[in-house]
Amino acid sequence: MAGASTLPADFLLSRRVQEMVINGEEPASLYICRDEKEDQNGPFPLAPIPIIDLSLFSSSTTISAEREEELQKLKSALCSWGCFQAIGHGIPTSFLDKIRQVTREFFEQPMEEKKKYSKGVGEVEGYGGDPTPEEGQFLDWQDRLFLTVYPEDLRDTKFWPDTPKSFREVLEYYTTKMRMMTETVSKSMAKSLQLEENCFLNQFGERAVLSARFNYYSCCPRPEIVLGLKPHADGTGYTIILQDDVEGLQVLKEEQWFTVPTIPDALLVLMGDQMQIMTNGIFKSAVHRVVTNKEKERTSVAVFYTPEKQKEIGPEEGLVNEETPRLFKNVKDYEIVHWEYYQRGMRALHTAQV
Ligand SMILES: O=C(O)CCC(=O)C(=O)O
Ligand SMILES: [Fe+2]
Repeated sequence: MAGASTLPADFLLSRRVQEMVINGEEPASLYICRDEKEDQNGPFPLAPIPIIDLSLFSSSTTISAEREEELQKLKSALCSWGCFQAIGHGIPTSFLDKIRQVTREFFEQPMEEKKKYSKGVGEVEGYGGDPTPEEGQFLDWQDRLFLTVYPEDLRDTKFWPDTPKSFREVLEYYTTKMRMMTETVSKSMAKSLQLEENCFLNQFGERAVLSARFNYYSCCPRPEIVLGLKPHADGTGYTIILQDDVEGLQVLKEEQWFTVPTIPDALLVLMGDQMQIMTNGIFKSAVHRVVTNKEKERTSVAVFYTPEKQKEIGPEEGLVNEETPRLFKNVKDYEIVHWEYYQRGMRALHTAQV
C-alpha cells in the first residue's frame, strides 16, 4: 500500500494488527521501535525466576520449617526479580489449557465476529489496540480484549464475547479462582515481611478491581525492530500472567533483558508499582516487555489486581522506621497517573516518592 509507512497512529489503531498481517502488510513506521543496527544485547538468557509452591502456604499439613523456607524464597524473588512463577495455585493444568484455548479461539474468529466487541480508539475496555499514545511513542504489535470483572457492578458486558461459547463461563470461573489466589498471595507476601497477614488485603479493599486482558501477538515480519508490547511496569498492585507455550515476555534486571520461561502449569505473579509503594520499596515492580516472533502467534492472559478506586494506599507502617525511612507518599487512583505517564513512554513511580 503506497505511503503505508507514514500513516497516523489513530488510523493504524482503528485497524487490527491481525488484519495487517492477513493482508501481508509490512509494519508501518509507527510500529518500528528501534534502528535495525542498534545493539539489542541478545540473545536473551532465560530468567531463573523462582518457582513458588503456593500450596505450602494454604495447606494445614505443611510443617512450619518448610513453609518458612518457601516464604523466604518468595520474599527474595520479589526483592530481586519483582516476580515469581506460582505453582500449587489450585487451578488444574487442564483448565489453564482451556483458557489458552478459548483465548486463541476468540482471536482466530473472523474479524466481523470480533468487531462486535470493538472499543473506540480512545477507550480502554473492549477489543482493539491500546488508546493512541503521545506523539513520538511507537505502537505495539498486538491486539487485545480488555474486560473489567470485579467488582461486578463495574462490568460492561457488551464487551463480553458470546463466542467461543464457553468464553464467559471460563472467564467467570478463572477470575473466581484468581480472587482466591490473590488472597493467598497477598497474605503470604505480608507474612514473608513479618507483617500482619491481612495488611495488604485491607489496603486493596473490599472493592479491589480485577480485570482481564487477553493479548494476541500476531506473527511479525520484522521481529528485530518491532515489539509486541513496549517496556513498562504495571500500574497495578500486582498482575497474574498466564502464558501459552510461545516465549516472548521478557523482564529487565540490572539492564539486561531476560526471557520469562513458559511453564505449562505455572502463573507468573508480577509486582506492579502499587506493591512497590505498599512495601516501601522492598518489593520491585518489574519492568517488562514482549518481543515479536516471525513464525508463531502468541497469546497471554493478564489479570490485573488493583486497589479499590478512591482508596488511599501507602507504605505499611511496619516497614517504616529510622533505618528504612518512608520512601513513598500515600496515593489513590495511582493507576490513572501511571497510565498518563505510560502513554508518554515513562514510568510514574517518582510521582509517589516523598
Ligand atoms: O503478554 C504478556 O506476557 C505480558 C502482557 C503484559 O505485560 C500486560 O498486559 O501488561
Ligand atoms: Fe504488563
